[in-house]
Amino acid sequence: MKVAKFGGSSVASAEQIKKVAAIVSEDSERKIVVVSAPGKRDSSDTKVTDLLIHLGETYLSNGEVELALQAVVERYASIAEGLGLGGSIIATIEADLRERLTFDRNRSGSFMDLIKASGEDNNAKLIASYLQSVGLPAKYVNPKDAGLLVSDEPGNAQVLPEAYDHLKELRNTDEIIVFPGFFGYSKEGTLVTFPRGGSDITGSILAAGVEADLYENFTDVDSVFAANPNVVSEPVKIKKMTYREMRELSYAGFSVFHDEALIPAFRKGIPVCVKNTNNPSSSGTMIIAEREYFLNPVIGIAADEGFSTIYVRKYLMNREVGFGRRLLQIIEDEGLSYEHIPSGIDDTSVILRQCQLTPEIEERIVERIRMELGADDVYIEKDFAMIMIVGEGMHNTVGVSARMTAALARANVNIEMINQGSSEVSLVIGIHEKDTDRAVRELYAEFFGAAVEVVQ
Ligand SMILES: Nc1ncnc2c1ncn2[C@@H]1O[C@H](COP(=O)(O)OP(=O)(O)O)[C@@H](O)[C@H]1O
Ligand SMILES: N[C@@H](CC(=O)OP(=O)(O)O)C(=O)O
Repeated sequence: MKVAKFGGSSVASAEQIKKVAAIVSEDSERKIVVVSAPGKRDSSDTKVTDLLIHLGETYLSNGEVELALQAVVERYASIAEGLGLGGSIIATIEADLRERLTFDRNRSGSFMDLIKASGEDNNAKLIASYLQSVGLPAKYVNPKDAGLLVSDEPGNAQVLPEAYDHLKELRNTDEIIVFPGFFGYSKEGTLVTFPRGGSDITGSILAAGVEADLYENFTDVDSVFAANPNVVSEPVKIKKMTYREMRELSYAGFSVFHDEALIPAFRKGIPVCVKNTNNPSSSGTMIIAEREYFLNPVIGIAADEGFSTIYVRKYLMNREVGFGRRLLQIIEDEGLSYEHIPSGIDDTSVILRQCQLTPEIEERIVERIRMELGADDVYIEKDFAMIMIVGEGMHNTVGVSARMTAALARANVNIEMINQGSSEVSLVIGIHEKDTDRAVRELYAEFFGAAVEVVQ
């Protein structure tokens, strides 16, 4: 049995959904189909999830719904028309949206989740109807009925262990199950969504639950590439990579697959294949436990922006037992998660994602570090990028960092931080955001050959 997940770009229009039907019908092992909400039809388009966020936020701020609601309904109407489905399905979708809008607005997190999740939920119903209309034995299955239990953290759900036992039942299906991605239900019955891009997570959880032979993740590129194709033109295709290589690269910026989506499949040893809905005969990228060794120690180079550094200096910090713990306690008290803590003798820095900080939080942190830890100097710097170089072969290859620093020197990029050795398969460098693309291209050229800039 295979679980096939189709991302937003694969279900963005009637034309795309017809390709999905063809892919599903050509392999009888594709018994569970996980779908996202309609994504972008071209680069200037808006994803239905973003239309829904706009709808929910407008309603919360001023009670207005009509314009934003019609924008969502029109997207589904054009899809239904292109698929030759009757108008009643659109009336049902509109009624569903209006009913969701009657939910308690005071619980704004749960309210927003309910609105956002309608994108996947209504699309799954629509796609199930279409598959039936072309003669495929398909049925929509709701995550609540299937027992996809998650933690009650709006917008940030995590699967609960007992969900897997419930989902196992889906194995016993004669029909093709069409399952909406992106959300589950808490034990109390509240709908909760995963983080953005979370339909990949649903697919992986289902694949683990039914112990699938393969989890296929259909998207709009032929494979995972060694670098972001929006930065490096025609980067090399990765044919095979390990779970931990993909986990690191997706965490560090390869948006093609959600970083949290690897763990369920990895724990059950289910291979993951990233494939292209627009070119399904291309073999794609296989993500597996182990791969054969290649001459190149590096498999991919990822970059992500939006990091801040809290820099702390105190004379004789090295002799002060508990300094690090007390510093991290202040960060924890503010509910912040951090990424790296490079340290010197009298200095340390905490690197974290900038989106977590507000001017008030920054002021409190700086003040507490100064007062409670007696620091001589504390300040926050912004707009850093983290570049990650990843490869299973790196830890026993001499000279990878030397090649990396030489490449960055050639590109005239200043290195603010290096973190090597924490992970066996990766090396992280912090640089200024303004240098990100130039650094990625020069590193790509160093490890994979000439890099050509993408002209937007
Ligand atoms: N290293 C990479 N390899 C492949 N695609 C990448 C990489 N880094 C970023 N991407 C981007 O990820 C996109 C696919 O992810 P996404 O838009 O989330 O797809 P979907 O609509 O299928 O969920 C590609 O179109 C590509 O622009
Ligand atoms: N539709 C949701 C969930 C998702 O996974 O979408 P996509 O498959 O388009 O990345 C989002 O946009 O976040």
